[in-house]
Amino acid sequence: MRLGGRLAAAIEVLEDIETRNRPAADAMRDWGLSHRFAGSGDRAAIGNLVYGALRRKDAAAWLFGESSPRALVLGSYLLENGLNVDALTASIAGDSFAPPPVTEAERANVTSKNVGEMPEIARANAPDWCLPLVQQAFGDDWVRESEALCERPPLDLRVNTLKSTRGKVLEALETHGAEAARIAHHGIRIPAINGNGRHPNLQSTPAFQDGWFEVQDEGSQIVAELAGAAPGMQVLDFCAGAGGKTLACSARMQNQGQIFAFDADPQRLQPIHDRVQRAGCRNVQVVSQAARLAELEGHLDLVLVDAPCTGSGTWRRRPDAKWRLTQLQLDTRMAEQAAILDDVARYVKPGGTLAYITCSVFDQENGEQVQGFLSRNPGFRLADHAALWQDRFPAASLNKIRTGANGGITLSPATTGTDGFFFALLEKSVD
Ligand SMILES: C[S@@+](CC[C@H](N)C(=O)[O-])C[C@H]1O[C@@H](n2cnc3c(N)ncnc32)[C@H](O)[C@@H]1O
Repeated sequence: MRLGGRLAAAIEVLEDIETRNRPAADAMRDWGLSHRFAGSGDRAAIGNLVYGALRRKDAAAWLFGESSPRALVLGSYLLENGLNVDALTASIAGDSFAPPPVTEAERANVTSKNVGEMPEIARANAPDWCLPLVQQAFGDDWVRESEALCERPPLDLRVNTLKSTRGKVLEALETHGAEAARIAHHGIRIPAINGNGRHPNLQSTPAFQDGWFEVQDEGSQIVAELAGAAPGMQVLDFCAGAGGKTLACSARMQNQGQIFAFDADPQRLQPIHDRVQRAGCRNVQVVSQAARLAELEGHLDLVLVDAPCTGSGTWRRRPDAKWRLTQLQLDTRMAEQAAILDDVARYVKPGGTLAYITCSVFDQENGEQVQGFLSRNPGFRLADHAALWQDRFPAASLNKIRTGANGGITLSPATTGTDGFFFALLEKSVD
């Protein structure tokens, strides 16, 4: 397929996403099934066009003066590739699969715009109802932070120190442009892909099959390191899901001590069994029934709550999710977070810690949750997060992170170059 056909396909996929309000991955998969002639290069390029349009929906709509799928795909393509309408027109001319050429009205709209004067709201590319939340979270930096949440993400890996070293994995993945992560001690990064390509499928490499590394955003690795699981500890990962944090904790614990991996949804836990085996984790017990946790009450050194959240910190990777997010979903997640925090407090032993994590940047799900929990549970207090950061990541400047007014640490694409994450450590008093 040439550029014209790919643009037309991206418009078709975006129409499907918008009219049926469905996830981009599902629409892309269905398009692939009904266009089996399209090769992997075409699919990657079309995926990039679709995700690009979703990441910069408002900016593209501002450029074209309308928000049809065509305007969003062509507009975001122009924004990513230097705004040359003539070059675009020339490159799709004579391609019978291309969308209709840029009209005079469209051209007039685009050429009348000066990208340097794009309104802040269009640069932010976030749903209107979320703007106050983003502004509250980032203060004067809200536009820069929002723009960074629209960038293409890198591919991050966590080296599994139970089986390998960063040096060995870097060597094994040398041809893929792998480099050491800037902050996470065992992190490896393959930078974001520009243009048409996509990241390699590293899950098919012998190094992955042998359990040398996991795919995990660097922010997720950092919060797992901050939680501080150590050899010999008794740990509960209360929202374990597929086990990303469980595996990271197990490696930190060098297989000594015990991690109980629980999730309210047993289906979400399913992948953990294979992952634990591949990674060589021998101190993980998967618990799928809440009743079995009763005996742990008051005994755990560390309880990890990687809470269900809006995922607003992952908008780089799931730009479609940000447009589907609703106030009702935010309210539901906030109620769940408060209930989970209050519920797990009893598992922490006196002198133990509770680590609260979200992949959201909204203070309502982060610092405000922590403050609410502390007011309802006076036996807990907030750890000194600046000291914690210095202890775990002495080489990474403290200026890079946000320690919010309500306590805790927020990571973000603009500051730490990671997905957006929130972390708070709560210490339970000894009496
Ligand atoms: C952010 S995901 C966890 C991701 C996982 N920790 C990882 O690192 O791969 C949140 C998880 O919380 C689980 N969850 C939601 N409500 C829960 C509850 N009341 N109790 C325990 N787990 C819950 C969800 O099923 C989901 O798997």
